[in-house]
Amino acid sequence: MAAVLRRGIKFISFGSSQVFSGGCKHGKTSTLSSFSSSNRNSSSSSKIKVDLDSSTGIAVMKFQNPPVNSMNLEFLTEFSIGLEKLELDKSCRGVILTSAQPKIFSAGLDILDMYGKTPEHYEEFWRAVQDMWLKLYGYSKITIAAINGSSPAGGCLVSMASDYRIMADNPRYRIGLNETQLGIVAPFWFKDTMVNTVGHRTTELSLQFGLMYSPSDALKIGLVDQLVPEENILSTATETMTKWLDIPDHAREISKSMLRKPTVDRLLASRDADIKNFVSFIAKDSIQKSLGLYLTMLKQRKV
Ligand SMILES: CCCCCCC/C=C/C(=O)SCCNC(=O)CCNC(=O)[C@H](O)C(C)(C)COP(=O)(O)OP(=O)(O)OC[C@H]1O[C@@H](n2cnc3c(N)ncnc32)[C@H](O)[C@@H]1OP(=O)(O)O
Repeated sequence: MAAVLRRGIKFISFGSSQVFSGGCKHGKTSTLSSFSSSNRNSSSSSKIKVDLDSSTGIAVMKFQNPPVNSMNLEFLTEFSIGLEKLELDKSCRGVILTSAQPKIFSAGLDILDMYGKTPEHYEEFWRAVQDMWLKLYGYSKITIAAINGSSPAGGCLVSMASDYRIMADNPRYRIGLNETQLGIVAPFWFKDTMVNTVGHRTTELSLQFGLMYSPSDALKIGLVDQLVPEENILSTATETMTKWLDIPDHAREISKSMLRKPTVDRLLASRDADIKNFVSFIAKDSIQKSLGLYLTMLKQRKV
């Protein structure tokens, strides 16, 4: 990564994959107002809008943290609470995750929460990242990621933690775990999530190179399940959810838990050690320097 930063290279090719180079700017999106009618129930926290149709059992969670839906402490907390509320709501059977921001699903964890902060802040932040993943990966209800834009690092984690991934077929978008490009290391549970999604060998290459995939390459390696024209992404996610809803909940839930619980349990058994590891790693001078350099490059539009 250091070499990449020094050279200021925008793309690194690996096979047909590349690390991502962004290019566009985003304006602010206004918070959507709440409404309710007989079957629809909407709520809007500041960073996530939730719209539950109790006649179908389908909820849509829309990320609205401009400009790029980076996951800061507040976003992560609202996300976990929103998921928890829907899990407890008997009228909800499945959740679609998508973005209100044009061209970006999520830019991943907010780098500013990992840069120049106190150990106490890092600890609180990392616990919130863990909480979010534990809730989503072990979620009892159906989750479908409608990936309507780029989805690096933490954004890719959220997508992989969902049951099914539909991505907008726009060749400008990228998805992947690019942590090594920032000089940081995806923790074991990010790695486990990817291994469970695309297999060991693909993960070996993806993680070490920090590869970002175009939608068609992501489909080839099984990182996403389906590509659709951008304008059809929500309707396709809703149709797909309807098919998943045909399966009896208890049978699907037990099957999901059987496959995912061992991975969830691994983190549950070592949460404190994982936090300690994160705090001591992220606070290192060399890591802070790498992140500082990456932030500068982001601001200069060189990433
Ligand atoms: C044991 C230790 C374990 C450590 C593990 C840590 C695991 C980490 C996981 C992560 O998720 S790290 C985050 C990785 N994310 C990225 O690398 C994405 C970087 N961003 C981009 O590539 C692009 O911004 C984009 C998302 C593709 C969007 O491109 P676009 O051209 O549309 O917008 P930009 O002009 O680049 O960005 C606008 C604005 O937003 C700021 N920003 C972008 N991403 C982040 C981020 N992740 N965190 C904080 N801020 C971000 C960017 O700097 C711009 O700011 P301004 O210049 O407008 O102030």
